[in-house]
Amino acid sequence: MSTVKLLSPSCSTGMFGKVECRQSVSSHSPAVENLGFSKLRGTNVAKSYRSPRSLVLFHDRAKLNLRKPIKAKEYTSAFFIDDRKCSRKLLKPIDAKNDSEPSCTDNSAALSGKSFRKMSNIGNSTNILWHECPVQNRDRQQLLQQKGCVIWLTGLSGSGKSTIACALSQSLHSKGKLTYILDGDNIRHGLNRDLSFRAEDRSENIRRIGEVAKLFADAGIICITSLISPYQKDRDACRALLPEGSFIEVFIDVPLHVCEARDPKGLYKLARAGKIKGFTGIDDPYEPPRGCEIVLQQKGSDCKSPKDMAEIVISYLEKSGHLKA
Ligand SMILES: Nc1ncnc2c1ncn2[C@@H]1O[C@H](COP(=O)(O)OS(=O)(=O)O)[C@@H](OP(=O)(O)O)[C@H]1O
Ligand SMILES: Nc1ncnc2c1ncn2[C@@H]1O[C@H](COP(=O)(O)OP(=O)(O)O)[C@@H](O)[C@H]1O
Repeated sequence: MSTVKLLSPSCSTGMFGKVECRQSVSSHSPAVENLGFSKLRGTNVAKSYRSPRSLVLFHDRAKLNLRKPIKAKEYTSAFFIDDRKCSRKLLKPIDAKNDSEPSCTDNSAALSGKSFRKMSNIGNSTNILWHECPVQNRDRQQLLQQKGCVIWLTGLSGSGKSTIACALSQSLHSKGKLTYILDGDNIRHGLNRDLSFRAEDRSENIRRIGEVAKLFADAGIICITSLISPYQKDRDACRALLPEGSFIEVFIDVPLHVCEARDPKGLYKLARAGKIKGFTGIDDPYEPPRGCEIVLQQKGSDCKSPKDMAEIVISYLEKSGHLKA
């Protein structure tokens, strides 16, 4: 590991997983920060810049022969890389050595990853700092031999969301794939117990579950959500939280009269009798998905079993590469 040091006290701490060496000083992205000039293992660096995960070193002559990762370090062995306030300070070498792995003993800040991010204000949260860990999504994917994603099941009450979610989870489990179901009914027993079925509460229900699902997907898990999620804009907002291709929207397309005939909980009967107000499909809207990845239809003579429907989703996952790392 190559170690560089600032002459004056650090502003923040950090470690870089990626070191790039370039010839031209002019071709850096506007997102990166100027760290000044540095001298590493006897090599003069014309300029050095950082982006959130990488350190870019510009030099005049031969390429620097650096092994990854690189970290900046001060006398006290606290890791640091300069931030904007210190951008004009000079970097000088104190010790240039090669390690194959980041050291855990130097300082907890080494692993905190808090160094290269700016303080943020998000919603009502002020002065917050993103926390990165060297163990990343790709490492978890390797471990699990699958790609985390969100399978978003949407449809009317009684359309079969929970049943299909279970069939899907069972089938994937038997193939050695890790899944987790976030079921609307279940989450409303805990995390979302404060929410009603008013439009804004349904939106908040979906937003929170979308955020939780995103965390599961980042953990490498195939997260299956089972929510009515009646509004397109809320589903689109959840899609926007995930990387491209990781949000798989599945419409359980079962006509209202079929759901009503099933009525496993007796809720349609209560809604028709006016004893439940704002029931989806009766006196509250359901917006069918536009342009979703999969439609599972239960119409007329086209009656597939929950297991068959789960298999349609699994063949999609196989084709999209989610069942391998
Ligand atoms: N007013 C009203 N409208 C629709 N559904 C109702 C309502 N009141 C209670 N329930 C029961 O709550 C379950 C739906 O919860 P969700 O969290 O999936 O709903 S939503 O996505 O926030 O619209 C739903 O479960 P499922 O039948 O599994 O869909 C119902 O059992
Ligand atoms: N593919 C299917 N074919 C026939 N019946 C189904 C199918 N999927 C679910 N069902 C039945 O429909 C009812 C409602 O299913 P459920 O999974 O509870 O729906 P939801 O979670 O959408 O409210 C249950 O009685 C279930 O056995």
